[in-house]
Amino acid sequence: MPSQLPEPLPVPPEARAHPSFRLHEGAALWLAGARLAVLAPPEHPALTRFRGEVQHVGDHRLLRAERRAENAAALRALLPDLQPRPLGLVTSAGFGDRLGVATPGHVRAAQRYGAGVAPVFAQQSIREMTRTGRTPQEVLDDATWGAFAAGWRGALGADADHQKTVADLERCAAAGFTLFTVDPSDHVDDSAHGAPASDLEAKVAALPWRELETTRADFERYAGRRLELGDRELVLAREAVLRAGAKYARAVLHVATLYRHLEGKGAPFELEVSVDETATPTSHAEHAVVALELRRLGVRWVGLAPRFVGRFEKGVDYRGDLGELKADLAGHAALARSLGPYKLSLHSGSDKFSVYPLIAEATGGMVHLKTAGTSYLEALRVAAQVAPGLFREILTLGRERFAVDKQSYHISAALARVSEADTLTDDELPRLLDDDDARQVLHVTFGSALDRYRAPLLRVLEAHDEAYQAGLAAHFAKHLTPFAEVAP
Ligand SMILES: O=C(O)[C@@H](O)[C@@H](O)[C@H](O)C(=O)CO
Repeated sequence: MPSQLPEPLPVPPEARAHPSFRLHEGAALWLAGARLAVLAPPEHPALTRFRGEVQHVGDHRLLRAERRAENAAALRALLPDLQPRPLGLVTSAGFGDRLGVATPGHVRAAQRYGAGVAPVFAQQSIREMTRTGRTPQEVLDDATWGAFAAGWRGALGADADHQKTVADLERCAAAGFTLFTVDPSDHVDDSAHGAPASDLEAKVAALPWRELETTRADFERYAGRRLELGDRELVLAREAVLRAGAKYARAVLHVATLYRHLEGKGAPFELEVSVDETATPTSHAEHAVVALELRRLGVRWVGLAPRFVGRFEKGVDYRGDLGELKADLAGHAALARSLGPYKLSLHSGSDKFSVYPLIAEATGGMVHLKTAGTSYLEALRVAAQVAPGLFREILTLGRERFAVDKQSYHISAALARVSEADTLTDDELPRLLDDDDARQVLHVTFGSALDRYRAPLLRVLEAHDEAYQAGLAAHFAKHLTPFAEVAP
């Protein structure tokens, strides 16, 4: 009998060498320049999934498809490992990418330094999407192309970050996000933080008890409750309970409303709750009451981002007393283990190098690290090195826009401490990316910068793709290693 073996695919050697190259059910797929290439026998179903041009290569067909939304969706449908999925309680890290070209560098970092850390390559807050003018679909698709291009084969998540409204949830769910970080901070009453007992009574009396599906009397039964938290116990004093109710009850209600909306959609998803962007720290008693109340309302969540003590400012290391933070983290981690379990989520997690060993140890790996702006700053580092003219313009614009653009961010940079672009030589420019004040000015003015300079910046990054990827990988080595060490 003659052999029935299928003819070998005539794959060009440079395609086989590309990190994206893979064989899937008798078809070869890889990224050829900016386009997806699919090489297969003529009747292969993969050829009909994508929109593109088909040419004959001997007895085979070669399809070249543009990086468009419909082709990204088809790629995810063909290669299920590229589909975002709920990641559960595994150690995880978010790699927000404001430009849409950082994922290959993130993949390199995750492959080299992130053993046991599940990546979330598509992660963007509504604030960032608004400022960059990107849609949830563009964010998700850019991450899909980037993960494919760099040859990522493991599980991945997609985080619709800082969700505040049902309309936001709808847009992100339609795009295929699977992790929803609900941010109820607009409903947190920070004035309860230092309020005297009499004010707390009044605030609690005014809460919408009917909507909260409980009564004040039932809520007050938390007073005196003793929580066994493994290595410690926490007794909820009446005043702490009232303060927690006054400060967070409306926020809890908002989370429950958004959670129920997601649940009603019937698709798999997971929830994170973030109250990190508030003015005052979340005490352990407040954390406990929030978790108990969420649970009472039927909410299920995989991560919580309390507002920890000290300052977690964008783009720089932690500011505050590390001993105090260590004790704070230990208490929050004990609560997360006992009242969930769920992960502690470290927002504004970029560049918090002194915090990583502390939170990794406190949580034993039940932790999510969330980063975003630092990858934009690494892009600007490349620009500072190879395109000084463009970088100067971005810095000048950043200095002009800082006062307005910093609003809604918790940062303490002083513009007076940031040099004007034309006072620096070309060689001095990259050093601004190691200066805390300059980092924060550049970090929060990304929307203005991209409005005006997105195209030239993307051209620089395309021309220096290897430098950007290598810079990201080296930078994220320092972010991921402490977590990989504790990941179960
Ligand atoms: O800048 C933003 O809007 C977001 O990237 C962040 O707030 C995000 O949640 C984060 O904490 C990234 O470090």
